[in-house]
Amino acid sequence: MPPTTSVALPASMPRTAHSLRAVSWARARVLAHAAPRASAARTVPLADAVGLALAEDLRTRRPLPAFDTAAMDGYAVAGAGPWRVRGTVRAGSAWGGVLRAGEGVEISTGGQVPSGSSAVLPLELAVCDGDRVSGPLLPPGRHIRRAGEDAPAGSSLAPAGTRIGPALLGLAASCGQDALVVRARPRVGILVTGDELDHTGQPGPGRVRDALGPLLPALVTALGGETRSVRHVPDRPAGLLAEAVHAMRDADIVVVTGSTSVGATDQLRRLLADAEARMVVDTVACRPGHPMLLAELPAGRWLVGLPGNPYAALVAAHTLLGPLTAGLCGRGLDPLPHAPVRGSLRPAPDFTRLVPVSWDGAEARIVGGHRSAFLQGAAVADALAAITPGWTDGSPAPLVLLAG
Ligand SMILES: Nc1nc2c(c(=O)[nH]1)N[C@H]1C(S)=C(S)[C@@H](COP(=O)(O)OP(=O)(O)OC[C@H]3O[C@@H](n4cnc5c(N)ncnc54)[C@H](O)[C@@H]3O)O[C@H]1N2
Ligand code: MOO
Repeated sequence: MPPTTSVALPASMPRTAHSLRAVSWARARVLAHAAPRASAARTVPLADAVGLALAEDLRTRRPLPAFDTAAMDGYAVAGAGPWRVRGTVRAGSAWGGVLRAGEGVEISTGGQVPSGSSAVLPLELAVCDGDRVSGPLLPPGRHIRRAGEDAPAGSSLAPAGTRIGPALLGLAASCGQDALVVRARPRVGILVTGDELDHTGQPGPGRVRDALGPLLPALVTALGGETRSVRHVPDRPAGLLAEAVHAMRDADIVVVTGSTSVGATDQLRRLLADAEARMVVDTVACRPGHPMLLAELPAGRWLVGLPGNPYAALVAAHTLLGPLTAGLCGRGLDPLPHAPVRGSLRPAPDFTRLVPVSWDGAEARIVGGHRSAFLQGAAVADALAAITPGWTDGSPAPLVLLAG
């Protein structure tokens, strides 16, 4: 698919080997997701697998349930009553006999139903008289969970790429597994640039408190990555950023904040050209965040450039870093729910606007506080809505969920 929009970039901006045409916001997500090959598979204990992606299908070796199981407390019976009660079966123990017509056993929910049983008569319907029990004739199989009726042995229960959540951990345990074969979380190194930044307390005159040092590690975790380090890199002398990127050899993804623009201290594109990096995304037709970029470094590592303005950086991270992380994990690109978006906003004629919205599950409402440097809207929102040029108040838009 060709880029849907292009922007003219200043002549002063250094050119890399590839196109500087902006791609549409939707296309940027797809490109970032498709760029990497999934990382190597490894086996981890269930407790360490949450949030990772399955590297292979989860299959059950045994049928589920593994044996004919009583779904009610009562009597497993064969044929029509009254039945002679031959014993008791508690959950977790087996009764070796075979029931013949007119016979039954007392049984607990979860107990192994003896062969020959036709149904389980619930206690509420049973009338007991010594070693005899009577009650209505139930249809064959009533209140019995047959072996394999949930899943036959060998069946696939979740495909490779599934993100491992609490239910999948429980399912794997039900299959008798203690470990899962997963893709590792991508290791992320963060480089925060900007000589004007203070990293603690109230910023001094003309200075700005670094918002991205605290924001990004939390976001990396939510997106499925693992932050290895956060370093602050001075803008001068030139060359320090290149050294810092080079030094992050243990990172699968290097995230650089700031330096994406065309100013005297913005070194990122020059650095990538010098390193002969392959540009995958180089500016995106969206606001805010359009100077963002994604490049492949020669050693097969990835570099994501986020604009310095904090809300713009958040938008850019959801556009490139999230899909890239999913691709490295072998996960699919997160599908975006659509909802009618209400509120006052002027859509731009040739790019997508990303705005924070509250979302009640039915309708999304634009919240204020979304200029490039201001995180207030995003801080209280449920999602970012992607507002394309034709949007009018109340028409639907895709939502990028901010949960986590
Ligand atoms: N001549 C042009 N100037 C700019 C353009 C342009 O197209 N032509 N684009 C503007 C847009 S849009 C953005 S976004 C920024 C991107 O700039 P950089 O990525 O190079 O970032 P900086 O210049 O370093 O910083 C921009 C802004 O953000 C503040 N900042 C930076 N880092 C942080 C941080 N970690 N926490 C809080 N605030 C941060 C910084 O102080 C600046 O105010 O370029 C525009 N200019
Ligand atoms: O688009 Mo910039 O990324 O507006 O702040």
